[in-house]
Amino acid sequence: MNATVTAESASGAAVLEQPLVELRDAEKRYGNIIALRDVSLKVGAGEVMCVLGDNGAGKSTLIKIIAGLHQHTAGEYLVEGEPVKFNSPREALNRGIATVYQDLAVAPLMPVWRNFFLGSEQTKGWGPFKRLDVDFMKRTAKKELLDMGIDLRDVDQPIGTLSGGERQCVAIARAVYFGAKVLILDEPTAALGVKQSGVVLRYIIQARDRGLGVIFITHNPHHAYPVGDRFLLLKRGQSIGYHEKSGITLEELTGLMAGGAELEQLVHELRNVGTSTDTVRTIRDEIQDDSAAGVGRVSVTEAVGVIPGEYPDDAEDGDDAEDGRR
Ligand SMILES: Nc1ncnc2c1ncn2[C@@H]1O[C@H](COP(=O)(O)OP(=O)(O)OP(=O)(O)O)[C@@H](O)[C@H]1O
Repeated sequence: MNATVTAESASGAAVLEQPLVELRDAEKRYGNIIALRDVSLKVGAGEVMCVLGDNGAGKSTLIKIIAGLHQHTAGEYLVEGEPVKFNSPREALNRGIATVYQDLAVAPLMPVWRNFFLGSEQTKGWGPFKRLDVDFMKRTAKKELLDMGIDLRDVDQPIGTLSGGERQCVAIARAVYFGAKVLILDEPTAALGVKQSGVVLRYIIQARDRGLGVIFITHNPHHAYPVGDRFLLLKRGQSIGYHEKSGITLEELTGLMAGGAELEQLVHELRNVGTSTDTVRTIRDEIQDDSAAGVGRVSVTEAVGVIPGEYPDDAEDGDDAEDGRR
């Protein structure tokens, strides 16, 4: 794989020659188990790298290596061209690599602004007069969220009252504020309905447009395709495809996720036994749909059709029952 990125990103932003993060033929063994083998990927500033794979494909292992939780056992991991082996997530964070996990580490009863600054609280005054700079934190949280297009009615409201999608977005805005260069998003849309997924996809584009490199982990090609610049498909710890956006259609990506070669073999066999073209097509569509089952699918139009400032209000339309708490 070529180590330099010369193309323009989907946002049209100039892309750094040096990828921010790159894996070259990375391998991870847990004892005798090979969780990841010969996996390569790269992400530059202003790009979205999507990693797709079903359960057990090795997505979490990949995140753990990049985020500094585990070390690769072979191959190379480079940050801005420099080979690294992180000993802790703190080391990765110090290099600007932030991870937003699916089960966000938030304190649900604390206000949005407290969660925004959790672990990095701003203080003012000295010695015995030292206290939290509440005004600054509220103002900053409000502004940073607005800059990302998140217009919350009140940053004083407990974060637990926000929808799942909004909580993801606060986590993304927080990582951007604290200087992340690379954002790893661990299945941010997996537990969300269609509209909420569209909102999160919209913020992924925002982060990309602000020059971050985004690694978007998902098992839903319908979520990956509208925002991704390139796609890595994992299966049982190995790459089964690495594609630039220009080199693959949504249908092809979905087909690969659905089993690709196996699916084509099945179609071939069905045709051989005289199954009608319509029936073959229906069976193929059903199998492909099943590959994205269990998550709220969002069409390309729906995903990118969410206009900044016009975010769906789930409390009103009741799209995500569990989210309509405001
Ligand atoms: N600590 C570990 N020790 C041994 N085997 C592991 C360990 N972590 C992961 N594995 C194995 O590595 C393989 C890849 O797991 P991984 O969790 O990375 O997949 P995944 O794509 O994230 O799946 P899921 O979506 O279900 O979380 C699996 O076969 C898993 O059992």
